[in-house]
Amino acid sequence: MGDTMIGVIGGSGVYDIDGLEGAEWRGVESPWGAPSDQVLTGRLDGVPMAFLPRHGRGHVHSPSTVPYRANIDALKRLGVTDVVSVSACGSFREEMAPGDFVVVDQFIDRTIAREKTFFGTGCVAHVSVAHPTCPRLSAACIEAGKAEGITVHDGGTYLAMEGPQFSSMAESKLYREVWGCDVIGMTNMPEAKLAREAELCYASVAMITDYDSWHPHHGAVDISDIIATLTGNADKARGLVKRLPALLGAVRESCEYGCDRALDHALLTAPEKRDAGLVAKLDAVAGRVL
Ligand SMILES: CSC[C@H]1O[C@H](OP(=O)(O)O)[C@H](O)[C@@H]1O
Ligand SMILES: Nc1ncnc2[nH]cnc12
Repeated sequence: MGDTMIGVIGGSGVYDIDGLEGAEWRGVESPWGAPSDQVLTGRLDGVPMAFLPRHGRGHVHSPSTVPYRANIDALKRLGVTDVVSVSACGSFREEMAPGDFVVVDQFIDRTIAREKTFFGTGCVAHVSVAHPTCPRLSAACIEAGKAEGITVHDGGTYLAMEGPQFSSMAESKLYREVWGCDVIGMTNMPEAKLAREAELCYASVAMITDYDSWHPHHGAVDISDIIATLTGNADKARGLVKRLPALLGAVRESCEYGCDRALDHALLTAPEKRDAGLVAKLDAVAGRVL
């Protein structure tokens, strides 16, 4: 048992949230570098909350340069237990339309130019990401979204691409027809992997802005169309987030799916062989087991 603290990572179009009591933008120092921005902290319905805009206020960071490790470390350092990622995405399914939300439960990671782990030489760890999202937290997001009147799809596979360009039509058809993906975006990897390494419950709310480039009647992805849909999606996302504290509660049991114990058997490096510098950097992420 412990206290819930909800962390929200806001994607494109979601640069703040409203309604927090005692709202304050706070700088958080991380040994993994500077996070994307300061973190907006406060309480919602008595539950502590921390909001971090993934690209920074003013959309400074591209998908490849978002400091994913610093962001996850900063949230963990603040005491966050549950991370809800809110992201824009393209759809590969006719029935998953722009304006709909998908609470995704699987990822295919096609990113190639990002730091993907907190661990490495001198402290090696292997965690499972077979089930990369937390079913309990995902269920709360689905319930919150439906209560807001949003069309929410329960589950789906998110293709994480490097970007920043959108996919070619051939790639789009490959991801949809051969790989069976449902949505596409540029940021949920390595974020979800790092959240698992940091023993945080993670759920991803993917907000559809477009049909990517496979759709015979919608043509190429167009950023101005995306931005038009993004604004409405961002308002819906803020409504969804406001409902989370009541659903999650202020007190938290140990995660029944084991997200908060992901490192129990993951560390392979013998204690006497561990790199002191790396171990020091891992204080927040892995301090429980180091
Ligand atoms: C605004 S279109 C492309 C951009 O939007 C998404 O960002 P986020 O996941 O942070 O909402 C997508 O992944 C791309 O980075
Ligand atoms: N079609 C798309 N591909 C990648 N990222 C996106 N974000 C929003 N729409 C997207």
